[in-house]
Amino acid sequence: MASENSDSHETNSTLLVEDTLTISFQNISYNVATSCWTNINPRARKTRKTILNDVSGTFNAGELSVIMGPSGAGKSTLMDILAGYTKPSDGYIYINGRIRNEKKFRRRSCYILQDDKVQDMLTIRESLNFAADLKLGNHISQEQKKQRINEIIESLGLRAVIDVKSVNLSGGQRKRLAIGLELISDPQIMFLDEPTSGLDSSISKQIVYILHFLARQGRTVVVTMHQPSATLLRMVDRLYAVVGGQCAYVGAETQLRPCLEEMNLKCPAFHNPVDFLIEISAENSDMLIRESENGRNTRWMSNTLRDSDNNITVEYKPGEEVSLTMLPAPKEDFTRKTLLAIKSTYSTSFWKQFTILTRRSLWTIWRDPWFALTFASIHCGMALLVGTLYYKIGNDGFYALDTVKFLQFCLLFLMFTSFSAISIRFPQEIPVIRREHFNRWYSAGAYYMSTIISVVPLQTICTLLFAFITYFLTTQPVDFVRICNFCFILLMVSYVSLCKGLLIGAIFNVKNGVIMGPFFIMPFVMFSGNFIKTQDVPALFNWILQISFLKHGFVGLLLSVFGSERPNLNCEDHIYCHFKVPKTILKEYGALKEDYVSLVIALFGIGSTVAIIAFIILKIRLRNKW
Ligand SMILES: Nc1ncnc2c1ncn2[C@@H]1O[C@H](COP(=O)(O)OP(=O)(O)OP(=O)(O)O)[C@@H](O)[C@H]1O
Repeated sequence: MASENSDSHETNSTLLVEDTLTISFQNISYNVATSCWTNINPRARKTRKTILNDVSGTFNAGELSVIMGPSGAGKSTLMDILAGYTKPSDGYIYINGRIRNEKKFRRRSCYILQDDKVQDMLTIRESLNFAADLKLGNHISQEQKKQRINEIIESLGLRAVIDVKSVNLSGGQRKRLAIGLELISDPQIMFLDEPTSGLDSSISKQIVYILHFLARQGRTVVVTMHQPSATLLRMVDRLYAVVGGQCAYVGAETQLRPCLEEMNLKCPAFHNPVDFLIEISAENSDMLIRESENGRNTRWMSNTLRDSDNNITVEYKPGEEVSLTMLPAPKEDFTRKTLLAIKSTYSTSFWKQFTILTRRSLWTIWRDPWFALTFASIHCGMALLVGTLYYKIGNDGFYALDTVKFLQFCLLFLMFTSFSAISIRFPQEIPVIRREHFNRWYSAGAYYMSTIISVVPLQTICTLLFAFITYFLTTQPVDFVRICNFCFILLMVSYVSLCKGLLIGAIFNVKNGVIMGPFFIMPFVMFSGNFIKTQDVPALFNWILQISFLKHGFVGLLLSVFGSERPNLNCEDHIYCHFKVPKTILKEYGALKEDYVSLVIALFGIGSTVAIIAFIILKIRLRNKW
């Protein structure tokens, strides 16, 4: 492991070391395939792109360390590797001198990604309550949870906006909330990717001051910043400059100027040496990397930085509302002690996670009733329109083919509404879920199940509303079993479409999902049994018929309405009535030999398979930044 000259610096600190974690990394490299071909072809493997090249370094407990560098230098990649989000291609990571145990490390660390997405529809109070339930479980009493939440609210200055929905918070307040949510379980190491991006200078100062304070309480705080201003740098203990995937400087900000001067790189007076470093780094990268020994050189660390802490507190008053002293030091904090004793990956059981997440999803729907009301209104409005257009045709043999068209329309309508709604909403949640899941709030399975369960009630109510209105307006047979069969098939088709929507949402972002979604659906529309009759489908495409949930749904509806020995249809007013006998319709669409129960089983099988595939893809996606 890389030795560190700053040991004395650590021991000088007022912190208790036994509770603290120092992270070191040695000879970290990371390269990626530039295309699928690079992965497959052994010769092409040599042409993989190197993003990080043999970097080393140490980030100490009690310090605020900043990974900085020009855009595309590899800061986020290094952060991902340190946080455990990405595995390096080569190299080692140590915690307090021992090889990192991923599982333990993840319980003690948190990673706040750049797009600090939070649950938009929840207020700060609700977000913190749900976070406390998930992260602290039953290990901590309700009283202690309340106390913890209060400490966080007061210390981060969120009291005035406690009942404001997150969607209405300012950038700085959202950042503070994102930090507060992770502080609930008091992590020993905090990683933040670009915590000041998009914030003005005074809010950036406030955020960096908070991070500086959290570090001084004994945490290891590592952040990436593109090009920190001179004001922010005064609060930073360690700079780690990355240029072209290698380390160009590691040390204190105050030592950067002398370090550059030693290499005859003269930073003009009154010029921020960090800006200067970035400006000259491209032409002088070899010399800088040699001097920093690619991160191993600790000569430029300063032992005097902490003396200036009092000045920082005086200089950077972070605003009236923030009162960080309300946050107890980790060594006095019951939360950390309790959580450190837990050996399992999550603080709560799968079932508990599932119930909390379902409660949260339902609560979110309740807080934003606009979507539910619109969804229900569309179903009712469309049902009235369809019912009016096909009014009272159900028992008329002359209109039997129109009844078939009506059945087909019901399927297509319910398929598109359930598919589109979830395929657009689901990918929007993924950034929040990625952060929460990565930070060990809950398992992907608990989230996935809760998502399905929480959308099912609205889907069921809307589908049933649509089914009843259309069924009775079109005067289909008033027979309890037929009505149940009709509704059940529509429900099954809407659930399968929901699973397909989840699959598309798991694979694509919203934009691509909207473009690609129809391509996944249209083949099934073509093979739904009406556009091309089942018996006319070439043998080559029979497999599509087998997996076409719309075809199974269509035949199921035909059987519900025309099957089970239904008496002849009314044909009194017409001279020729081809479909007077309902079996003629079933024969026409190849449904005569079909069995309702087998169709339901097929729909169930298709739905479950799609749901499982969607889950697997979601799990992969949560582990990758895609
Ligand atoms: N999976 C990947 N495939 C190909 N190139 C990648 C991949 N991941 C990262 N890169 C490239 O590696 C380089 C470093 O990326 P990284 O996101 O770490 O940079 P950064 O310093 O954080 O940049 P910024 O400040 O703009 O966010 C970039 O050029 C990026 O395009």
